[in-house]
Amino acid sequence: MPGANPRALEKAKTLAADTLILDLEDAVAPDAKAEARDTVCGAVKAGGYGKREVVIRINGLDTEWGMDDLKAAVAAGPDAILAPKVIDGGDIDHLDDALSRAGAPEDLGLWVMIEMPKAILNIKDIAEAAGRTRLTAFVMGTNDIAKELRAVNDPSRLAFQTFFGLTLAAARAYDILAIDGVYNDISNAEGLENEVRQGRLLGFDGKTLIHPSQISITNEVFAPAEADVAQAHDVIAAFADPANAGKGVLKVNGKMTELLHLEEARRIVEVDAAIKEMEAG
Ligand SMILES: CC(C)(COP(=O)(O)OP(=O)(O)OC[C@H]1O[C@@H](n2cnc3c(N)ncnc32)[C@H](O)[C@@H]1OP(=O)(O)O)[C@@H](O)C(=O)NCCC(=O)NCCSC(=O)C[C@H](O)C(=O)O
Ligand SMILES: [Mg+2]
Repeated sequence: MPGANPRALEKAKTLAADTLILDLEDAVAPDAKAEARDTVCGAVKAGGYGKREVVIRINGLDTEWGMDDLKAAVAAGPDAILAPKVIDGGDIDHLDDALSRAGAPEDLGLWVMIEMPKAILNIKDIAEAAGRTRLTAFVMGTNDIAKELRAVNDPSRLAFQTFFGLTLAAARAYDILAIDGVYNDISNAEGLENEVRQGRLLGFDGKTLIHPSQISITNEVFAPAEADVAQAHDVIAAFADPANAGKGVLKVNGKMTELLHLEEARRIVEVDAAIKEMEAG
């Protein structure tokens, strides 16, 4: 949400979103940057966002606002900083060093937007930085990707498939979260649902949103279905059964189930538990 909109920052305290990204970059006009920084950092310091993760998107460090944003954001104490338009692993090191110099704790997350052509050409180099820095998440910047590629952001999102595929592969290879881009057509609920489902199908961990009306369908699509949670519990129980000790493959509720499915089952149960904890407040 735009950092220059105090009404939205207040409303965020009531929204069923896992994470709130308070934006100082593209949603804020140049003349409003300094005021938005004060508003966002004041809101983060004041708190009241409950269990929602709070992330501040700063301007790039190559802009006149970036370093002041970073220092003020670190002092405000969010869960993560989101940096736009990174292009290589050196950018991640530079951001991480700047965070350390600003006194950021080791557990402050560093999220980055994947939205520049050079970023996708260097995605392995960027992802490898996760092993030595605070880097924990990729966010797809589909508006910037469309602009940079001179592509059309149509419902198929064909133009973004190279960005999506390579980013997801890098995210999985280096244990980084990957979050889908935003859907701009706020009044088109059907278009949104199709796009949310496409992102889920591709393997994204979630989707970035721009309006409260987009939250409930996104939560519904990304939450594991009840049947999948029940199957996951059965898979875990089947592998824990002493009668199956030493077995690598089982039949659970009629389905061939290997150790790789046990790993996935554990992830589904963890995600389900996290959602229930969030819902319980
Ligand atoms: C697009 C908007 C400007 C529309 O705002 P508005 O006209 O106020 O919408 P509504 O009247 O329908 O709003 C209804 C109520 O909901 C609140 N609201 C609206 N949007 C948000 C929000 N994002 N977060 C929290 N609350 C919100 C309104 O205040 C109304 O509340 P109430 O008064 O109680 O009824 C606006 O939705 C907006 O600014 N959206 C976010 C834009 C944004 O953050 N853009 C930057 C991220 S996108 C991007 O840059 C991605 C990437 O980099 C890329 O390259 O793709
Ligand atoms: Mg962008």
